[in-house]
Amino acid sequence: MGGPSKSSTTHSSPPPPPLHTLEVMRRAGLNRVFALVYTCGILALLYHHSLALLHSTTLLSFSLTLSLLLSDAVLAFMWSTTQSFRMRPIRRRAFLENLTRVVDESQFPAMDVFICTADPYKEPPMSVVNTALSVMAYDYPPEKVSVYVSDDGGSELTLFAFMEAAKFAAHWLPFCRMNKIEDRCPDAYFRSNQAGASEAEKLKTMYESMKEKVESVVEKGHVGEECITTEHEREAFNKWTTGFTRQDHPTVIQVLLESGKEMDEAGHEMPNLVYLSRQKSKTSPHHFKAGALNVLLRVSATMTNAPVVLTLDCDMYSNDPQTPLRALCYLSDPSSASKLGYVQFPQLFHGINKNDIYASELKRLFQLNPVGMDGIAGTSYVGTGCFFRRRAFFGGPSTLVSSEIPELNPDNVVTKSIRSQAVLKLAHLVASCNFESHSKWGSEMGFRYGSLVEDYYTGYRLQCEGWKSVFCHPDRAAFFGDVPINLDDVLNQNKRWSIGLLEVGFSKYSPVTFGTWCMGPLMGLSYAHYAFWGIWSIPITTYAFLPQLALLTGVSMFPKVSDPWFYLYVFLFLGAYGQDCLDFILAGSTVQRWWNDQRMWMIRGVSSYVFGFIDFILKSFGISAHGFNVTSKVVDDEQSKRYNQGIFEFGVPSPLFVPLVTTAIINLISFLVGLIGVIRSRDMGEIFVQLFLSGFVMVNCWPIYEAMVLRTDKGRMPTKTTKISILLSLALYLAASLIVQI
Ligand SMILES: O=c1ccn([C@@H]2O[C@H](COP(=O)(O)OP(=O)(O)O[C@H]3O[C@H](CO)[C@@H](O)[C@H](O)[C@H]3O)[C@@H](O)[C@H]2O)c(=O)[nH]1
Ligand SMILES: [Mn+2]
Repeated sequence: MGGPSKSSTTHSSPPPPPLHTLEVMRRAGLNRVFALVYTCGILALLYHHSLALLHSTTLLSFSLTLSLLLSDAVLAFMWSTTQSFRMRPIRRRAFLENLTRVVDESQFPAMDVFICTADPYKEPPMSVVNTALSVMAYDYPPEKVSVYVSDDGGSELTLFAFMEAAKFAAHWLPFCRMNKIEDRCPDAYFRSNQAGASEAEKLKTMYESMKEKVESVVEKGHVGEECITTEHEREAFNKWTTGFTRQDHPTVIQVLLESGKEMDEAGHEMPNLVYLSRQKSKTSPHHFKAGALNVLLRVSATMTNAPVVLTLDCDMYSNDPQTPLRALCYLSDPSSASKLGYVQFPQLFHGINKNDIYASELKRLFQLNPVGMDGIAGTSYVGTGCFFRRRAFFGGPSTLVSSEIPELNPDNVVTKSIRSQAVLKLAHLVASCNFESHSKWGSEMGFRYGSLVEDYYTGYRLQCEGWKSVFCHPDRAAFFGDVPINLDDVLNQNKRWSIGLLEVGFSKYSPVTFGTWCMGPLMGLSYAHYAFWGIWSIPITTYAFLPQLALLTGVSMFPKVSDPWFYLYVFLFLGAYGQDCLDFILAGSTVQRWWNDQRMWMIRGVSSYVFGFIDFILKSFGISAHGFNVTSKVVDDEQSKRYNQGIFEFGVPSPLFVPLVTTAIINLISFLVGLIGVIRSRDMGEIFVQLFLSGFVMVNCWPIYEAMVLRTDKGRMPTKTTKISILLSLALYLAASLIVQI
């Protein structure tokens, strides 16, 4: 703490300056009123459906009404879960300038940074290296920073890249410090800055030569003799014996930099840098990223055991060197610190195209909803860009869960060198496959197992234990990550998420029951909102097909324009869409981006969520198992060009595209048939809602029609997908006609 001030001997010392403040957004009041009005609308609709159900005379009208009732009930439920985000949105500010007046720099806690990578071909080692360098260069006492890289790909290519990075860091860190560089990710810096000064020029050459070396090794697929310069390096690569595979190999731990031993070019200390590839064996489950993170927690405990832990995905580089100080404004605030489990920064991305065609920004998930959860008890953990208190992984704020060996406990102090035999021996022990069997890791300790979205699940469980969290969204982005730039990747990623979320939603820890019980209804609803993403597939698919097939077979399903109930539909539609759009605009987005976001919601609804839901059910019956399919971060030049022009990328015959094309076909035809009907009979009243729905979906499907018939580039819709979808549409139409006739 700061030294005693000269004049404070007789007066009581002034209160410490604030480290952060928060203010409730003004829109909260309006949101609450609107929620009330909209709830009445929903209740009226459900009442209307129930009446219709009771009075239905035929099996057909009964089933149609039942489908609508079910769909609208799901929509209503999902809508109600989103209200928790709107009840008390807050805005926070952190005062970095006050930090050293409250905590002396010498008292700053040490930080262990975890970077996960899993596949050198989907996650280019150079990009992982950039992420690591960007955090090694933080404006934070370097001897207090330790960067641990977990390589689930078990790849010598990644290790090689990091050996090179360690050498480059000795030049990069002092360069950043002395020139007060803001972009501390070398790639981002050299991309956006015309190196003018000779020193920058020199570094650029150095960087380029490292990049070339690493990329050529990656291309060759192995580290050749010519790349190995020291005996020490050779020893490391010797671990890659013939039996060494990604799924089956011993632990590799390589200390690349040791603070206090290795110095940078200017003679300053450097952070610790450790490469780690945990033991893998085909016979023991490895729990994907959650497993990797738990090994990181343990290995780092044996080496540095820092009280603060930052988790990063391999593509999330730091964009602001002051970020750890910002996190400290919350973590070291004496008034709230004891219960604060983590400080989450938003996931923001670089390279998104102008109108964000795939809604990759995920504005709701990463920017809007967290502000709402933060106003209640804290935001969810999103897997990267999150500073944890290490203690949070060991039971609730007032109930410590101890580890099997005392060295792993959060209060253990490590005094030995991280290269010492004793430390390395223990590190190997805790990184082995068997260490976790029959232990509390993954259930009561560390990152939690049992869901493909380990981030969401872990944050949720920590909050259930009583930990609070903070959402920190500074003006200058703290981190930037990559977005998938083709639709198949986007949809697969969303499918993985929807499976993982359903795993939590239907577990004994379901947010609806367990969450509500632990954290109250609003937090329970917030977490339930994500958990049940997958069931959005029910209303979205229903509304994509049912009214259209009914229109094609001459069945009318909705109130006529002259019916007062029609206005309820108008209100509910415009109310939900209008509010959604307004939220976007208020958050600084554009109408085009919002439009694409709602389009992607529908696209996910008929593809990712449907497939995710089915996969989840199959898995529940033990029929299939699903893994963590890593999203590719490799950029194909042609694809990237089309992406930047805002053109949808199909190209591969993915099963996820079939429902999209089928939707596009059915809606186009039903719209045309409906239109012809209207022109003939000159009465639109009866089928207006159905016609409007077809037209609305059709407008949304425009990129799909283009990809099917107009385009000739490699990203067009594969003919195979189109053919299958035509057959499927035909089958649906025939089935609908048959049903109408009985
Ligand atoms: O077995 C595995 C699988 C993945 N990863 C790492 O996990 C991270 C995230 O993987 P990615 O394919 O990029 O997934 P995304 O869908 O883009 O990630 C989001 O969703 C994940 C949960 O599904 C979270 O873990 C991420 O933090 C979150 O950004 C990457 O650094 C991977 O290297 C591992 O370490 N081991
Ligand atoms: Mn990712």
